Amino acid sequence: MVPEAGLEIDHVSKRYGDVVALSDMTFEVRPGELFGFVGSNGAGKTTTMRIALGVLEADSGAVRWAGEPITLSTRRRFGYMPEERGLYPKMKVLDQLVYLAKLHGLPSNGAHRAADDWIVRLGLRERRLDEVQKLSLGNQQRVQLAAALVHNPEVLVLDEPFSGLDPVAVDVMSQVLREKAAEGIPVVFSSHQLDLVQRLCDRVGIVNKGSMVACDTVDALRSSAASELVVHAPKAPTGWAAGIPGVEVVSEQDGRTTLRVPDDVDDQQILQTALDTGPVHEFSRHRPSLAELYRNVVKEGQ
Ligand SMILES: Nc1ncnc2c1ncn2[C@@H]1O[C@H](COP(=O)(O)OP(=O)(O)OP(=O)(O)O)[C@@H](O)[C@H]1O
Repeated sequence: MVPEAGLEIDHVSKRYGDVVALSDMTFEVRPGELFGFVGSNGAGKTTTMRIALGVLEADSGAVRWAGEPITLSTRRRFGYMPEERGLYPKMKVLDQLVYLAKLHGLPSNGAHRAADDWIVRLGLRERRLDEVQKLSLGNQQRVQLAAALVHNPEVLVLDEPFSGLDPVAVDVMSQVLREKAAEGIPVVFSSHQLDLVQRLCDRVGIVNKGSMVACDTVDALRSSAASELVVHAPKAPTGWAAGIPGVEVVSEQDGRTTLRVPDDVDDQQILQTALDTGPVHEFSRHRPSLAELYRNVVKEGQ
């Protein structure tokens, strides 16, 4: 049965000496949700994930799963892919996965079956008897994902699972994460690949300086931002749009101007102003991408 409450990070704060790593970090990853955790280097993503897994202790706040505080035995049912990758370099891929599955409580035959299944699924069949240290980095990462999944976890927490993967491995990883979410488990992963996060995730949390600054579906985040207008008016003099009330000039190059336009500004007025300078070859509105939104949010917070 899928629980109603997911993985809750509730007002968590953490300092390392004078460094404030997390300040009142709060969000929930719901059962069945694929949640993207994004933020600059040092924003606090790894710290949050380590606290969720109990690898690190928070100074204050709470972490809950299915409405209950997390204990050692709950954590055994989590799947975790740590940033520093935690495999035994001299162990063979198959032995490693069987060992980890047993460590999480699977009986011997179940552990073998699960290890074999994930080896095949993640394209590691040829490598199953190789030592982990002899694999390429991308293949080590596939093993790391298998290690997070081999005990059939109830929650998945993955720290930058896509970094260093080739496009085929990115597709396999994306598919696996989608499937896991579709099975009803909460899946949270951090990434700097914002186009991927935008494509894949049900909801996204943007972290800045240890706090959650925006958290919603990509569509909701994009539609809450002012839209942009691209105007291609090759004869328009530089600065032609500077005086239009309420409009911000984002960029202007080779007759192509990008304007940030609040929804209540009349774009026909802008079109007329552009036409007054000569022909207009393009006049189109678009919502900012997640990457653009992210840059705005981070810039505002500086
Ligand atoms: N062991 C530590 N000792 C001291 N400071 C630390 C330690 N670990 C992290 N920090 C600091 O805590 C803050 C948050 O770091 P964290 O690793 O959580 O960020 P992140 O969002 O995961 O970054 P990245 O995208 O670079 O992996 C940073 O200022 C970092 O320098």
